Amino acid sequence: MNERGSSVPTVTECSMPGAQEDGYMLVKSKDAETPSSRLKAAKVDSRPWVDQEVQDDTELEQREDEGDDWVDRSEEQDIPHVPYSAMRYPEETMVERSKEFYRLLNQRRTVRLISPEPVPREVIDNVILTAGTAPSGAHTEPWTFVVVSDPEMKHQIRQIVEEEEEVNYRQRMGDKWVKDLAKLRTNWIKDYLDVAPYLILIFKQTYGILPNNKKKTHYYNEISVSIASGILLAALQNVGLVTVTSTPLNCGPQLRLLLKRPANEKLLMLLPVGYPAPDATVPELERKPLEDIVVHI
Ligand SMILES: NC(=O)C1=CN([C@@H]2O[C@H](COP(=O)(O)OP(=O)(O)OC[C@H]3O[C@@H](n4cnc5c(N)ncnc54)[C@H](OP(=O)(O)O)[C@@H]3O)[C@@H](O)[C@H]2O)C=CC1
Ligand SMILES: Cc1cc2nc3c(=O)[nH]c(=O)nc-3n(C[C@H](O)[C@H](O)[C@H](O)COP(=O)(O)O)c2cc1C
Ligand SMILES: N[C@@H](Cc1ccc(O)c(Br)c1)C(=O)O
Repeated sequence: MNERGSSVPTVTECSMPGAQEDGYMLVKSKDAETPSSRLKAAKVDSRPWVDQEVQDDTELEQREDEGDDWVDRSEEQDIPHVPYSAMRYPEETMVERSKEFYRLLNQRRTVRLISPEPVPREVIDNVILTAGTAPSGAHTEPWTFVVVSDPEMKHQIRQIVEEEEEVNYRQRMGDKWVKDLAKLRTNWIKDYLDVAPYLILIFKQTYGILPNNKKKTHYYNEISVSIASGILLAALQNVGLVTVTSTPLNCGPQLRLLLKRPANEKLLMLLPVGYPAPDATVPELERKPLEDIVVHI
């Protein structure tokens, strides 16, 4: 049993399209039907208009744990609503700005060879502030950005990640996974975890903890933190820094403990951040054209 009372997870090949990282998922060895799955089924039946792929399961997942320790939202105070005004540009300016922003973000690449050159701390603070402007379910802001610059701590993170990634590449994930990734020429050796001046570990808070120790539901927390992460990537690109959007499989719990993060936080991604190394290369990938990604109705 882990801290949340879950059973030990095991890796299972998953044939559901898009289900989990790389087509595999970590599943908990528990009975097929649990009180939560029964509750979920009942809820889903009573809300047939909700697409099961995108419905917010946040509260359903938490029902097992329901009790006096959850805050009642109606206890929250009303807040004033204030006028809002946005910048309004002439249409030509809008077109130009939209092109300019696309040009900037189209240059973003995942760069796995990062320079050790120092980066001002203020820049990192500002990109994180920018990420924190993301929308979030019920404005719960369910994110924690852990910034690691201490060389010893970076090295300990590297050791955890390399140990797990070696198992992923050698046995856990199997041939298809390794073949699908081959074009990226990645392996379990992660020099960037020592070399990059900063590692930003992005945690999703699966629920909140109020000063009175009551728990607060964090609706759509994974989607909210993923949006914030995307904004962070754009903010890094805006200042000429690079990163690797990395999801080190099976490292979350160990890294959480190493970084002394509480049990309500789960690692979403790990971003090494810095300038690109002068000899960095990237795979020559192509992006889908507009007609392949848009449908106008
Ligand atoms: N594998 C996946 O499906 C996805 C992975 N990622 C990212 O990929 C990386 C690896 O993720 P993943 O493969 O899930 O491995 P992790 O290393 O994050 O988690 C492994 C297992 O530990 C559990 N766990 C994680 N955090 C906690 C916690 N705070 N308390 C209790 N149990 C916990 C997870 O449970 P549980 O099953 O409840 O999550 C999972 O079963 C991470 O950066 C993750 O964010 C992102 C999206 C999906
Ligand atoms: C959700 C997600 C998970 C990823 N996980 C990893 C990872 O674990 N390791 C890695 O080296 N790159 C990872 N990447 C980066 C992708 O390999 C990269 O985005 C892709 O090859 C396209 O290249 P580009 O980012 O240069 O456009 C991940 C990207 C995303 C969006
Ligand atoms: N996490 C491994 C494998 C990996 C690599 C690239 C990816 O886009 C994805 Br998804 C996974 C690694 O970092 O090597």
